[in-house]
Amino acid sequence: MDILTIAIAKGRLGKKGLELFKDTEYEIIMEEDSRKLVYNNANKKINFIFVKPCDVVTYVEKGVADLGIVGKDTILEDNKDIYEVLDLGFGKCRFVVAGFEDQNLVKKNEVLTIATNYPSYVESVFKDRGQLVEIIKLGGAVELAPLMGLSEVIVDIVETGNTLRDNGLVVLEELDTISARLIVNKASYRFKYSEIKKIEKVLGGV
Ligand SMILES: Nc1ncnc2c1ncn2[C@@H]1O[C@H](COP(=O)(O)OP(=O)(O)OP(=O)(O)O)[C@@H](O)[C@H]1O
Ligand SMILES: O=P(O)(O)OC[C@H]1O[C@H](OP(=O)(O)OP(=O)(O)O)[C@H](O)[C@@H]1O
Repeated sequence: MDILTIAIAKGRLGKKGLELFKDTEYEIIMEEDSRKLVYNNANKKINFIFVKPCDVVTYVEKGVADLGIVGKDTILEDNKDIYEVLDLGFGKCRFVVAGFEDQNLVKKNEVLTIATNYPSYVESVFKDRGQLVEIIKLGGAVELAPLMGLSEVIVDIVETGNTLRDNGLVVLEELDTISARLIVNKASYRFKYSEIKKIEKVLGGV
Protein backbone atom coordinates (compact mmCIF):
# COMPACT_ATOMS: atom_id res chain seq x y z
CA MET A 1 0.00 0.00 0.00
CA ASP A 2 1.31 3.44 -0.97
CA ILE A 3 1.99 5.95 1.79
CA LEU A 4 0.43 9.35 1.16
CA THR A 5 1.96 12.71 1.99
CA ILE A 6 -0.30 15.62 2.80
CA ALA A 7 0.85 19.26 3.00
CA ILE A 8 -0.96 21.33 5.57
CA ALA A 9 -0.80 25.09 5.96
CA LYS A 10 0.57 26.32 9.25
CA GLY A 11 -1.67 28.83 10.96
CA ARG A 12 -5.42 29.10 11.03
CA LEU A 13 -6.22 26.52 8.32
CA GLY A 14 -3.75 23.92 9.63
CA LYS A 15 -5.36 23.52 13.03
CA LYS A 16 -8.83 22.94 11.56
CA GLY A 17 -7.40 20.72 8.84
CA LEU A 18 -5.77 18.41 11.39
CA GLU A 19 -9.01 18.21 13.39
CA LEU A 20 -10.66 16.56 10.38
CA PHE A 21 -8.38 13.54 10.83
CA LYS A 22 -9.07 13.20 14.54
CA ASP A 23 -10.51 9.77 15.49
CA THR A 24 -9.77 8.40 12.02
CA GLU A 25 -7.06 5.92 11.01
CA TYR A 26 -5.00 8.91 9.78
CA GLU A 27 -4.85 10.78 13.10
CA ILE A 28 -1.44 12.02 14.29
CA ILE A 29 -0.37 13.05 17.76
CA MET A 30 1.61 16.29 17.65
CA GLU A 31 4.41 16.91 20.13
CA GLU A 32 3.61 19.94 22.23
CA ASP A 33 5.81 23.01 21.62
CA SER A 34 7.79 21.06 19.02
CA ARG A 35 9.08 22.74 15.86
CA LYS A 36 8.96 19.41 14.00
CA LEU A 37 7.74 19.81 10.40
CA VAL A 38 7.12 16.16 9.38
CA TYR A 39 4.91 13.62 11.17
CA ASN A 40 4.02 9.99 10.31
CA ASN A 41 0.86 8.58 11.73
CA ALA A 42 1.23 5.44 13.86
CA ASN A 43 0.32 2.88 11.20
CA LYS A 44 2.30 4.79 8.55
CA LYS A 45 -0.67 5.40 6.32
CA ILE A 46 0.18 9.04 5.87
CA ASN A 47 2.91 11.66 6.33
CA PHE A 48 1.92 15.17 7.33
CA ILE A 49 4.19 18.04 6.37
CA PHE A 50 3.66 21.56 7.70
CA VAL A 51 4.42 24.42 5.34
CA LYS A 52 3.50 28.08 4.79
CA PRO A 53 0.00 28.49 3.30
CA CYS A 54 1.45 29.87 0.06
CA ASP A 55 3.76 26.83 -0.32
CA VAL A 56 1.11 24.10 -0.05
CA VAL A 57 0.18 24.34 -3.73
CA THR A 58 3.85 24.22 -4.77
CA TYR A 59 4.53 21.02 -2.80
CA VAL A 60 1.45 19.40 -4.34
CA GLU A 61 2.11 20.54 -7.90
CA LYS A 62 5.69 19.21 -7.74
CA GLY A 63 4.46 15.86 -6.39
CA VAL A 64 6.44 16.05 -3.14
CA ALA A 65 3.03 16.00 -1.44
CA ASP A 66 0.17 13.96 -2.90
CA LEU A 67 -2.47 16.08 -1.21
CA GLY A 68 -2.80 19.50 0.38
CA ILE A 69 -5.19 21.59 2.42
CA VAL A 70 -5.20 25.22 1.34
CA GLY A 71 -7.48 28.24 0.96
CA LYS A 72 -9.22 28.89 -2.35
CA ASP A 73 -7.63 32.37 -2.28
CA THR A 74 -4.18 30.79 -2.61
CA ILE A 75 -5.37 28.50 -5.41
CA LEU A 76 -6.80 31.48 -7.33
CA GLU A 77 -3.60 33.48 -6.89
CA ASP A 78 -1.17 30.70 -7.81
CA ASN A 79 -3.06 29.17 -10.75
CA LYS A 80 -1.02 25.95 -10.49
CA ASP A 81 -1.56 22.65 -12.27
CA ILE A 82 -3.34 20.62 -9.59
CA TYR A 83 -6.77 19.07 -9.00
CA GLU A 84 -9.11 20.70 -6.49
CA VAL A 85 -11.28 17.83 -5.30
CA LEU A 86 -13.15 18.87 -2.17
CA ASP A 87 -14.56 21.97 -0.52
CA LEU A 88 -13.78 21.33 3.17
CA GLY A 89 -16.34 23.86 4.38
CA PHE A 90 -14.18 25.75 6.88
CA GLY A 91 -12.00 28.89 6.54
CA LYS A 92 -14.95 30.62 4.92
CA CYS A 93 -14.45 34.20 3.80
CA ARG A 94 -14.79 36.32 0.65
CA PHE A 95 -12.50 38.06 -1.80
CA VAL A 96 -13.70 41.66 -2.10
CA VAL A 97 -12.74 45.03 -3.49
CA ALA A 98 -12.91 47.52 -0.63
CA GLY A 99 -12.26 51.20 -0.16
CA PHE A 100 -13.95 54.44 0.86
CA GLU A 101 -17.71 54.59 0.37
CA ASP A 102 -17.90 56.72 -2.79
CA GLN A 103 -14.95 55.19 -4.67
CA ASN A 104 -15.69 54.48 -8.34
CA LEU A 105 -14.23 51.21 -9.65
CA VAL A 106 -14.66 52.13 -13.32
CA LYS A 107 -12.13 54.76 -14.43
CA LYS A 108 -12.16 55.14 -18.19
CA ASN A 109 -8.64 55.64 -19.62
CA GLU A 110 -7.32 56.16 -16.10
CA VAL A 111 -5.40 53.92 -13.74
CA LEU A 112 -7.07 52.53 -10.61
CA THR A 113 -4.52 51.84 -7.86
CA ILE A 114 -5.08 48.61 -5.90
CA ALA A 115 -3.14 47.34 -2.90
CA THR A 116 -3.29 43.57 -2.32
CA ASN A 117 -1.56 40.46 -1.19
CA TYR A 118 -2.91 38.71 -4.32
CA PRO A 119 -1.40 40.51 -7.36
CA SER A 120 -1.93 37.81 -10.04
CA TYR A 121 -5.54 37.30 -9.06
CA VAL A 122 -6.22 41.05 -9.10
CA GLU A 123 -4.55 41.44 -12.47
CA SER A 124 -6.71 38.75 -14.04
CA VAL A 125 -9.95 40.12 -12.55
CA PHE A 126 -9.37 43.69 -13.78
CA LYS A 127 -7.85 42.66 -17.14
CA ASP A 128 -11.09 40.80 -17.91
CA ARG A 129 -13.06 44.02 -17.51
CA GLY A 130 -10.55 46.23 -19.35
CA GLN A 131 -9.77 48.50 -16.38
CA LEU A 132 -6.21 49.89 -16.25
CA VAL A 133 -4.68 49.15 -12.84
CA GLU A 134 -1.54 49.73 -10.84
CA ILE A 135 -1.15 46.85 -8.40
CA ILE A 136 0.76 47.47 -5.19
CA LYS A 137 1.80 44.21 -3.52
CA LEU A 138 1.67 44.24 0.28
CA GLY A 139 2.39 41.45 2.77
CA GLY A 140 -0.42 42.20 5.23
CA ALA A 141 -2.48 44.92 6.94
CA VAL A 142 -3.65 45.81 3.44
CA GLU A 143 -6.52 47.92 4.86
CA LEU A 144 -3.97 50.57 5.77
CA ALA A 145 -3.21 51.42 2.13
CA PRO A 146 -6.27 53.59 1.30
CA LEU A 147 -6.07 55.27 4.71
CA MET A 148 -2.51 56.38 4.01
CA GLY A 149 -3.13 57.27 0.36
CA LEU A 150 -0.98 54.40 -0.93
CA SER A 151 -3.85 53.07 -3.07
CA GLU A 152 -7.45 53.96 -3.94
CA VAL A 153 -8.81 50.51 -3.16
CA ILE A 154 -7.72 47.11 -1.87
CA VAL A 155 -8.51 43.52 -2.82
CA ASP A 156 -8.40 41.30 0.25
CA ILE A 157 -10.14 38.62 2.26
CA VAL A 158 -13.09 39.61 4.44
CA GLU A 159 -14.60 37.34 7.06
CA THR A 160 -16.51 39.26 9.75
CA GLY A 161 -15.91 42.68 8.18
CA ASN A 162 -14.44 43.97 11.45
CA THR A 163 -11.10 44.99 9.98
CA LEU A 164 -12.76 47.02 7.21
CA ARG A 165 -15.23 48.62 9.61
CA ASP A 166 -12.59 49.54 12.18
CA ASN A 167 -10.67 51.33 9.45
CA GLY A 168 -13.61 53.18 7.90
CA LEU A 169 -13.69 51.09 4.72
CA VAL A 170 -16.60 49.36 2.97
CA VAL A 171 -17.04 46.49 0.53
CA LEU A 172 -17.34 47.98 -2.96
CA GLU A 173 -17.66 44.67 -4.82
CA GLU A 174 -17.82 40.97 -3.95
CA LEU A 175 -15.47 38.91 -6.14
CA ASP A 176 -15.28 35.25 -5.00
CA THR A 177 -16.21 33.04 -2.08
CA ILE A 178 -13.30 31.37 -0.31
CA SER A 179 -12.98 28.25 1.85
CA ALA A 180 -10.40 25.56 2.54
CA ARG A 181 -10.01 23.01 -0.26
CA LEU A 182 -8.44 19.57 -0.60
CA ILE A 183 -6.04 19.60 -3.55
CA VAL A 184 -4.35 16.64 -5.21
CA ASN A 185 -1.27 16.14 -7.40
CA LYS A 186 -2.36 15.03 -10.88
CA ALA A 187 -0.08 11.96 -11.12
CA SER A 188 -0.90 10.89 -7.55
CA TYR A 189 -4.59 11.01 -8.38
CA ARG A 190 -3.96 8.47 -11.11
CA PHE A 191 -1.47 6.17 -9.39
CA LYS A 192 -2.72 6.35 -5.78
CA TYR A 193 -6.37 6.67 -6.69
CA SER A 194 -7.92 4.29 -4.14
CA GLU A 195 -5.92 5.68 -1.17
CA ILE A 196 -6.79 9.25 -2.15
CA LYS A 197 -10.47 8.36 -2.54
CA LYS A 198 -10.39 6.95 1.01
CA ILE A 199 -9.06 10.28 2.33
CA GLU A 200 -11.69 12.19 0.34
CA LYS A 201 -14.35 10.01 1.93
CA VAL A 202 -12.98 10.59 5.43
CA LEU A 203 -12.81 14.37 4.92
CA GLY A 204 -16.01 14.68 2.92
CA GLY A 205 -17.95 12.88 5.59
CA VAL A 206 -17.01 15.34 8.33
N1 LIG B 1 -10.09 36.39 8.36
C1 LIG B 1 -10.10 35.18 7.82
N2 LIG B 1 -11.15 34.40 7.95
C2 LIG B 1 -11.19 33.15 7.44
N3 LIG B 1 -10.19 32.60 6.74
C3 LIG B 1 -9.14 33.34 6.56
C4 LIG B 1 -9.04 34.66 7.09
N4 LIG B 1 -7.85 35.14 6.77
C5 LIG B 1 -7.25 34.14 6.07
N5 LIG B 1 -8.04 33.09 5.94
C6 LIG B 1 -7.76 31.81 5.24
O1 LIG B 1 -6.69 31.20 5.92
C7 LIG B 1 -5.56 31.07 5.03
C8 LIG B 1 -4.28 31.23 5.82
O2 LIG B 1 -4.30 32.45 6.46
P1 LIG B 1 -3.26 32.79 7.61
O3 LIG B 1 -3.63 34.15 8.10
O4 LIG B 1 -3.13 31.66 8.56
O5 LIG B 1 -1.91 32.81 6.85
P2 LIG B 1 -1.23 33.97 6.04
O6 LIG B 1 -1.11 35.16 6.94
O7 LIG B 1 -1.94 34.15 4.73
O8 LIG B 1 0.15 33.29 5.71
P3 LIG B 1 1.60 33.58 6.21
O9 LIG B 1 1.83 32.65 7.37
O10 LIG B 1 2.41 33.19 4.99
O11 LIG B 1 1.67 35.04 6.55
C9 LIG B 1 -5.82 32.12 3.96
O12 LIG B 1 -5.16 31.77 2.76
C10 LIG B 1 -7.32 32.07 3.82
O13 LIG B 1 -7.73 30.99 3.00
O1 LIG C 1 -13.16 40.50 8.06
P1 LIG C 1 -12.25 40.14 9.21
O2 LIG C 1 -12.85 39.09 10.10
O3 LIG C 1 -11.80 41.34 9.96
O4 LIG C 1 -10.96 39.41 8.59
C1 LIG C 1 -10.25 40.00 7.55
C2 LIG C 1 -8.80 40.13 7.87
O5 LIG C 1 -8.23 38.82 8.07
C3 LIG C 1 -7.06 38.70 7.28
O6 LIG C 1 -5.95 39.23 7.91
P2 LIG C 1 -5.04 38.41 8.93
O7 LIG C 1 -5.71 38.30 10.23
O8 LIG C 1 -4.60 37.12 8.27
O9 LIG C 1 -3.80 39.40 9.06
P3 LIG C 1 -2.78 39.94 7.94
O10 LIG C 1 -3.19 39.43 6.58
O11 LIG C 1 -2.92 41.44 8.04
O12 LIG C 1 -1.47 39.41 8.37
C4 LIG C 1 -7.37 39.57 6.07
O13 LIG C 1 -6.19 39.94 5.38
C5 LIG C 1 -8.09 40.75 6.68
O14 LIG C 1 -7.21 41.75 7.10
